[in-house]
Amino acid sequence: MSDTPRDLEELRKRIDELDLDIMRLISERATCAQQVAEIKTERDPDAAFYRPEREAQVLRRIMALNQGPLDSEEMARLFREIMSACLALEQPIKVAYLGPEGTFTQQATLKHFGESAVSLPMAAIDEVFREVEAGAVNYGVVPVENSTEGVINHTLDSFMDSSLRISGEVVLRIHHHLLVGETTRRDKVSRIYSHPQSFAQCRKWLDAHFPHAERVPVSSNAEAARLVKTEWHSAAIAGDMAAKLYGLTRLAEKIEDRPDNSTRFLIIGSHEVPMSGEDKTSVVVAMRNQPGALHDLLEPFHRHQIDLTRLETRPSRSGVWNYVFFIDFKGHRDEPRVTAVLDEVRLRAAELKVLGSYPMGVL
Ligand SMILES: O=C(O)C(=O)C[C@]1(C(=O)O)C=C[C@@H](O)C=C1
Repeated sequence: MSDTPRDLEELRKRIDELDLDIMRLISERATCAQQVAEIKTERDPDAAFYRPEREAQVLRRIMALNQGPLDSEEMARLFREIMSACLALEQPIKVAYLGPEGTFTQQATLKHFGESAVSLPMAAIDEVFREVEAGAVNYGVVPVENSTEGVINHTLDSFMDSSLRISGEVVLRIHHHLLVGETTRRDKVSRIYSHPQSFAQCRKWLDAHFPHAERVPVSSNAEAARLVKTEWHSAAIAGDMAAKLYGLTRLAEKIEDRPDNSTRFLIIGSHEVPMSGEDKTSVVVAMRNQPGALHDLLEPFHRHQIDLTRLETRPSRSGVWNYVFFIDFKGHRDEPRVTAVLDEVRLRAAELKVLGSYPMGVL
């Protein structure tokens, strides 16, 4: 295609026309969503407007049908925002997340719910649980495991005492940067702030590039970024959101030791989620302390050919049994083979609690 002024003008004219078409179509879609909301309220005055299973289906369909040139994830992200705006028109959704602002959990919240959700930072994981339990917010977002550092025990422990359900998961690629402020003397960095998990994820890089800098652990990456703003000899390890929030620049990019470093977050709420077609179920099982307990627990999953995606053990806080297992597997609790397995496990276990069936992360 030649780049003469005439072609450029014609193309821009065409883009203007297309933008109008897109706007008309988005408005028509938003009107449909408003009508869906009316039907939901007619059927049940306490109906949930946010439907995770439907959102997952919409995004999967877009990804499957997309023919480029935009890649499928990019296209799905655009639709993520359109749906987020449509839902806000039905009912603005409030989401509590493990803060402060600028953390990866906030980034995960936006990735999952889109920019039109109202997101509220909380100081601790238990506070996120409490806000959802109290009904002050519709949903909560908490980290649960990191591919490099493993499970976040605090989140698992919070589930033991809570009646909340898991209604979704979101996986975020975690990229850490070494960030400095405007006044930082880049050749004189003698102190680095970050969250202990982030230090662990960047250990080799730090040993190679800043072996003598003091490593100061703080409560979050965003807090690290905040502190650096006023210290000329300090740097922070944090992500893009924190860098943007505190106006810091990257002295080094993507310094995580493993390029596939990612964190999985859970969406917690009080509603059960119907099947989406590609679902996961999370359960917590207490077994009596006897030989073969783990084998007894896992055997029915194997026999019914159910794929386990995660198995974690936590010490029980009750004296009656010693092992508590957190198990994630593919399938929805309403599927007959999953119901069959859960019935069998219930007979063998001291206690079984289904934490939720929910759509597998799409984006
Ligand atoms: O299908 C619905 O139930 C809707 O409310 C519509 C819609 C959408 O925009 O597609 C909006 C919000 C829901 O979370 C799911 C989907």
